[in-house]
Amino acid sequence: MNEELDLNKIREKITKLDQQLLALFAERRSLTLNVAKSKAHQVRPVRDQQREQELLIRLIKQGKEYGLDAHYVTSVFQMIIEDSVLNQQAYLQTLANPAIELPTVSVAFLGNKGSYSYLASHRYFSRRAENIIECGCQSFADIMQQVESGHVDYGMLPIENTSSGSINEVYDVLQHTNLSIVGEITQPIEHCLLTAVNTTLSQIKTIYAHGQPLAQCSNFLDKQQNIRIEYCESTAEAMAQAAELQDETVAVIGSEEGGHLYKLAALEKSIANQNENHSRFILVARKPIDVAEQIPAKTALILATGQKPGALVECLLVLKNNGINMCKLESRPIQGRPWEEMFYIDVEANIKNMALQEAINEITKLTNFIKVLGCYPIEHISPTNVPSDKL
Ligand SMILES: O=C(O)C(=O)C[C@]1(C(=O)O)C=C[C@@H](O)C=C1
Repeated sequence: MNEELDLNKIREKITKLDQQLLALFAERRSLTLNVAKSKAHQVRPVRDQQREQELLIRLIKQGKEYGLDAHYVTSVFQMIIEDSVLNQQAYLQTLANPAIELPTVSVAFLGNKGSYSYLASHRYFSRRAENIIECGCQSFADIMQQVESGHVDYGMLPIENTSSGSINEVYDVLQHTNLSIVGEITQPIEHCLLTAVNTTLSQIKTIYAHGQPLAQCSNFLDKQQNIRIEYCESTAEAMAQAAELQDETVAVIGSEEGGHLYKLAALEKSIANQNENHSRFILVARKPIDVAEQIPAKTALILATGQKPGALVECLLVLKNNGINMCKLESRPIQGRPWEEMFYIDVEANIKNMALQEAINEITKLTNFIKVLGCYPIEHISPTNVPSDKL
């Protein structure tokens, strides 16, 4: 056979090239670590969007010379830059918080191996720690208790989802804790229908799932006939049940990645109501952290205004007048005080920022209760776009 068309030979060449690409990615990564060291020295922000745009425009032009599509080049390099920014941030955070013990961390999360919280914990610490001691929990209160008692270093909690909204139970546990929010991570949620054995959709009679995925896949579930839903405490519990039953009439809603840990395969993929389905998780610890000046930060506040009319508006005006951008506002009932609300406010500012300090002092005078829940690096890196005439 013509050597050029010999599949094994072609694959050998691809394998070799892929390895070279990996080596180049790693080399680029270590260079950006030096960039972070230089920026730590000069106190310059990690993100430089002008540089990113110049870099993307040049790469698109060079890519075209190799016959590579502009969108392909853009998305590959946006991912590379995201990795670079997150790595630089992680490095600067270790400088800002030398007392934090690494490389082994212990983390409590909802469910067991394979739950979305498990996947978020592993992703969050993949660039920060070498070893993770896992502590799967049955409830959010249990997670908080594991951290409060010192049994583990961190707790990972889902706080909101792009399709089902805020997770009220988590806001409620935050009302009664002394723990601080020290990080966040946004995890893509890709719900699949998973099964332990080879089967078809028409054979499925029971679906095991946690309440959140069920809400997020309601359109798909409404279309299925004669299916019984079994509510589970977590996605991991649901997957463990399906793995144990080995039954062709049983399926479970979970991620493909998590399902692999239980030897489950995807019967149907992308079954969520919204294609772009993401959950934001927060990380809690016993001590607050410092956020390096070079990194964009978020501060989470919790406050109660009493039942004075317009009291919340006054607090929000204080933020506006101090030039502080609010990125989230949530309210929850205060237990034992009917019709009174606790407000959760996220602002895009470092707690060390003078304007935010001033705003908190002013808001304190307007409220019955105010507490800083934590200040942490913004983990969401919005990609730099290229003007359409350059594509
Ligand atoms: O050149 C820099 O300043 C970097 O931090 C490196 C880099 C990159 O990975 O190319 C990453 C982040 C910046 O926004 C711009 C570029």
